[in-house]
Amino acid sequence: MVGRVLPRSSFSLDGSASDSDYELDSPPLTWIPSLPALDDNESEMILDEYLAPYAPLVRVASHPDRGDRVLVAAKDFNPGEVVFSEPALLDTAHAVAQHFAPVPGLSIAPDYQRLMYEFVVHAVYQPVPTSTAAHALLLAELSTDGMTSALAERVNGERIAQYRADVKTFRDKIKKRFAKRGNKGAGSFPTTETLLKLLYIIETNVHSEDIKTGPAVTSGDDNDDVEAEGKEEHCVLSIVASMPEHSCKPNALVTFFPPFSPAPESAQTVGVSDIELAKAEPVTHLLFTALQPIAAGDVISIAYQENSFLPTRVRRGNLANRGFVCNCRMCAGPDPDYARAFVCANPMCRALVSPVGVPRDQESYVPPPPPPETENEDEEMDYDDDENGGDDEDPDAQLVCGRCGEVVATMGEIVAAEARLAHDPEALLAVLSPVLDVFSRNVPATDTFSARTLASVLLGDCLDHPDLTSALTDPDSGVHVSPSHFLVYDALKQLLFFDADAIDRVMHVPALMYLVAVNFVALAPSPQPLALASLHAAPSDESSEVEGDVPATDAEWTRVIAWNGDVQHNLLWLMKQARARGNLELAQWASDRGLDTCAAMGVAASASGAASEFGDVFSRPRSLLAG
Ligand SMILES: C[S@@+](CC[C@H](N)C(=O)[O-])C[C@H]1O[C@@H](n2cnc3c(N)ncnc32)[C@H](O)[C@@H]1O
Repeated sequence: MVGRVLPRSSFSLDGSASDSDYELDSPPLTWIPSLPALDDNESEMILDEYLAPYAPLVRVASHPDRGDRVLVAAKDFNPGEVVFSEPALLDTAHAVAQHFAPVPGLSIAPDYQRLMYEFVVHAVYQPVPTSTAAHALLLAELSTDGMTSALAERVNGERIAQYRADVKTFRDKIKKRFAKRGNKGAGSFPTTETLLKLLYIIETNVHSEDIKTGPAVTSGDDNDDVEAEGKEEHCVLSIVASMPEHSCKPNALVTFFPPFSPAPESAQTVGVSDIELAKAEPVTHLLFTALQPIAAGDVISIAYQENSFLPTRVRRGNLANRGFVCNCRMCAGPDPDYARAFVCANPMCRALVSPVGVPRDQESYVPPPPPPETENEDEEMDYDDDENGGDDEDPDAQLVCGRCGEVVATMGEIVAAEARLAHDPEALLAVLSPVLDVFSRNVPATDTFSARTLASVLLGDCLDHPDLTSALTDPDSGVHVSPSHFLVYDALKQLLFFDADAIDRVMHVPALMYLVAVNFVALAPSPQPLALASLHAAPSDESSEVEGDVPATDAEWTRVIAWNGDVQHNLLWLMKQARARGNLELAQWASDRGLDTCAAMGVAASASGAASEFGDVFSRPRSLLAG
C-alpha cells in the first residue's frame, strides 16, 4: 500500500531529515517475477500486477479522444494530499548512474546517458532480478510518441536523425567497456534498436529537477572517458509516474523524494564493480501531490514544463518539442489564461482580464520555428509563430473586462504585445527583473527540501503540526523558503489563482500567513508580466534602492511594491479574503501596505487610514487613485 510520505511524527523542518524520514511506504519491487524480455501478453499481465498495489489510489485508463493512456484517481484527494509515490526504476542519483562518466561529444544528454547506462547494467548483469524485470516492463510499456510523432519529427527532425548515429556510438563504447571487464552477466547486451527505443522512452516520460552541483563523476577504475559537457539535471524514470498527462493548469505536482544529493566521493567506490553498485536500493521516489481537489474519476495531470509567464502559443511551441499539442483546460478549455492577463483599459477599473484559449488538433498544428541559437536557454520563450500562421486566434476577437464590461483589447493587440515582448528581452526583463531580483535574493533557491515542505504545507498538509509553526516563527530554525523555487511558486500560484478557498487552510497559522503575505507581495505581479507591461509600469527609482537587497523592513517592502500599481489590486484582494474569513491580522497587514502603496504613489489616500478605509478603496479603487 502506498502511504503518505511525511508522517507527522518524523516531519523534519531543517532539511536534515534522517534516513527514517525518507522511508516511504511504497509497493515493493519483489513481487515482479524475473523476466528480462516480455512478449505483449506477458507485459500486459505484468503491468496489471505492477499496478495492483496502486489500485486503491489510481488506475490507468484510455483518454476518450486521444486514445492514449491517462492516469485516473481512484478516490478523492484533498489539496496537499499525496496521491501516490513510486520508486525510481532508472535514476541519475543512483550509484550506478552517478559513477558512470557520460560519453563526450554525443547529442544524447549526459543525464540521459546515465539512465541508459543504468539500464544496460541491469540488462547485462541482472544484479537484482526483480528490478531487472521492472526495467523490461518499462521498455515494453512506456510510450515513445513524444519523439516519434509526426509533430516531433517536424520539430526535432535533425536531432532525431542524429540520435540513431549517437546511440550506436554510445552502445559501441559501452560494450567495449563491458568487454574490458570480462562481462560476466547472465543477460545480454541491448541492441542499438533497444537503446534507441529507450532514449525515446526517456525523452517522452522522464521527470527531471535542477541540481545545484553536478553529480560526482568518478569511475575510479577503467573509465578513460572524459565527462561529457552540458548541464545535468536529476532525471528519474518510472512506470506509473509516466502515465499522468500534461496540463498547463495541473491538478497535481510531482516532486523528488528525497531531493538530489551528489553521490559520495570516489574513495568509497573505487574498485567497486557496477554490479555491486547496481544492487543498491532505489534512491529516489517520485511523489505526486494533489494541488487542487481531485475527485475519484478525475484525470491526474502535472505540468511537464514550467509554464509560468508564458503565453499559450509559446507554451504550445515548447510542448511541440515533445511531440504533442496541448489541449488542456487553459490552452483550449473554458479556463482563463492568467499568463496572458491584461489590465483593463478603463482607468476607473484596472482589473486584470484573461483571454481563453482555442482548441487545436495535433495534425494541423504548425509548430513555431525553433528559437534562434542562443546561449541562454531561458530564451526558449522567444518562440514566435506569428509569421507562419501557427496561431489562428481571431485577431478581431475582443477581450471584455468581467468587472466593468469595457473592451480591454483585441486578441490581435494582445498577440502583438506578446510578440513585442518576446522580441525585446530587455523590455521583458525591465518588467520582470525587480520581481526576479526579490525572488532570487530573498533566500536560497537551493533548499528543495524546505521548499517542497512549504509547498506541501501551503496546500494544507501538516498544517497543525506544532513543530512546523515554531520552526517557521523561529528565525534560527534554518528553514529557508524561497519564493523563487518553482514548487513554492506553483503552490502559491495555485493558492492565489485557482483555489481561493485554500487560503482558509493557511489563515489560522500566523507564521504561514506571514509567509504567504510576504510571498504574495513578491509574487503578486509575477504571473502577469504582460499585464505589467501593459501598465507601462517600469520600475521607479525607488525600486533600485531595494534591488540589491532583501526587503527587511516594512518600509522596504513598501518601496518594493510601490513600483507597481497592480500590487494594490492584489493587496486589496488579499485584504478582502482575509477580512471575509475573520483574519484581521492579515487584513490589517494588507491594508497597511495598500495604504503605504497609495502614499508612495502620491495618491490622495489617507496614509494613516484604517483597514475599513482601505476597504472603501476596494469597492471604488479608481476614485481614490484618481483623487
Ligand atoms: C508521459 S506520456 C503520458 C502517457 C501516455 N499518454 C501513454 O499512453 O503512455 C506523454 C505523452 O502523452 C500524451 N499527452 C500528455 N499530455 C497531453 C496533452 N495535454 N495533450 C495531448 N497529448 C498529451 C503525449 O502523446 C505525450 O507524448
